[in-house]
Amino acid sequence: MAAALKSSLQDIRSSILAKALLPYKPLAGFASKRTVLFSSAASFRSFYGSSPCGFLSMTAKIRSVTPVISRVCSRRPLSSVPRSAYQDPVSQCADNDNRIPVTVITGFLGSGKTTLLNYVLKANHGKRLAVIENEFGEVDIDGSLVAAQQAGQEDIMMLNNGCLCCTVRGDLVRMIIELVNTKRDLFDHILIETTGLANPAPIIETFYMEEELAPHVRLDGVLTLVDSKHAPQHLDEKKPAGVVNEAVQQIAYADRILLNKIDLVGEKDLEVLQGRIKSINEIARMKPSKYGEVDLDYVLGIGGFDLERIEKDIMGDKASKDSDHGHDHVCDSTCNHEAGHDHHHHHEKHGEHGEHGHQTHSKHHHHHHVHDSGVGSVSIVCEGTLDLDKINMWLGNLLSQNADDIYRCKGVLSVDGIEQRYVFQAVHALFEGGTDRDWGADEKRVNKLVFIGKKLEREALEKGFKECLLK
Ligand SMILES: Nc1nc2c(ncn2[C@@H]2O[C@H](COP(=O)(O)OP(=O)(O)OP(=O)(O)O)[C@@H](O)[C@H]2O)c(=O)[nH]1
Repeated sequence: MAAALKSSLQDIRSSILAKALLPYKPLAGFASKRTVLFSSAASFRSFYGSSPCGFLSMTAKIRSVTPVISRVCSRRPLSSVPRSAYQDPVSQCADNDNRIPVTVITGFLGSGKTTLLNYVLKANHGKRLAVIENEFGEVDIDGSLVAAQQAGQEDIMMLNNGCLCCTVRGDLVRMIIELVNTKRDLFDHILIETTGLANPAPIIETFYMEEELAPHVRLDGVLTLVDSKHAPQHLDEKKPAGVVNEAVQQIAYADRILLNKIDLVGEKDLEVLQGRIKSINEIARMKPSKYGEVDLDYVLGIGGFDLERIEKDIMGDKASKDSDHGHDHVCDSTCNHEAGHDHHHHHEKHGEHGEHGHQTHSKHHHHHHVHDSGVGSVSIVCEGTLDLDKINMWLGNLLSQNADDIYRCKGVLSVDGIEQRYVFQAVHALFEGGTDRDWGADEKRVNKLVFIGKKLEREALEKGFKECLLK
């Protein structure tokens, strides 16, 4: 009886995997046709069957815990079928995604968002930009401060009847749709400046959840400005229970961080701040600036939600250049929780502040812990091959049961039966993954995962992950 049940479960599971042969696509396209959308638990079941698979049980939980996300549940189990085997015609478009990229510029009050925006708008980058400014209150002060408005080159629209992350999401959607419908030919990138107190999470989710937006725009990334002088006091600020610390949230959700106002601090303080930021968000790149002056590539074309850039995100630029990245510091049988550990040593003496997060000084290693805000990063770097069912179940359960606490998660996995690297990312419980390039013949199969969020228990994560490895 038990054997029969096991075999029928096995069949169901195979069919679940067989139905999940979807290639990956940009996360911003969650609501596009390339994504599996479930408007109800029933439709989810009819797609995946009624197996006790982790991803199935996850849905029910998420639906009740996070109703916003439950409207569009987009996640799929790891698939053992290569990307090329998938025949959906919609996927043909994926590589030529011509939807308009949207960059969200956030940062605490006074960190220099408008200054950066002015710098970008005046710069000679050949891009035509539309700007959406979100300002509290009736008067659009920032709008009038943005230089290019007079120049008339860019479209600047104001959202000033509330905060984007709280009350005006609907307005944002309408504004973007209006921009697209009336001026599509006049711009090729949208910049959104949030208020200084915005929590980026709901803004990010807007781009996944609003089906109206998906055909037209894709989220390019979140750039967070940090006021190097005042950030420590904002990060340390104690909030009442249940109230988020916006400064911490803005860093946690960032794909890129601009350490602005470095003219106001000494190098030592800046190093400490870098370590602090790194402990919150280990993946985001960091760059110093004065008055928002930074390479435009750093602001436009972030690709923070692009699966093809995951390795770069979690291992650094150097990783993508070094094809044989699996060198010395990767553990053979144990997990190393400090991703990029090796990179710290490479840059131990550099005097720059580091273009990439991994380029912090080695003395910052001990900063890799969760601060009072409870928000931090945990990385796992571990060589080995994962059992498909086990990793599927573990990751599915982990993301569902901690949907509120895991803000972002990215990884590159080596999975038994999959010749390619499996790359994935998640924003809370919205999961997306697919096969990437083949593993090299001599390449060490090193799994790398980074979690950013609250209440992350490093030991439990490592233990759970290691239990998924083939013995
Ligand atoms: N010293 C110094 N001042 C700067 C720098 N960047 C911006 N500022 C100044 O800081 C102040 C605030 O800059 P804004 O660009 O308005 O900051 P913001 O993030 O848009 O501010 P809010 O809209 O209030 O959230 C302005 O007076 C800027 O001139 C910098 O790198 N160094």
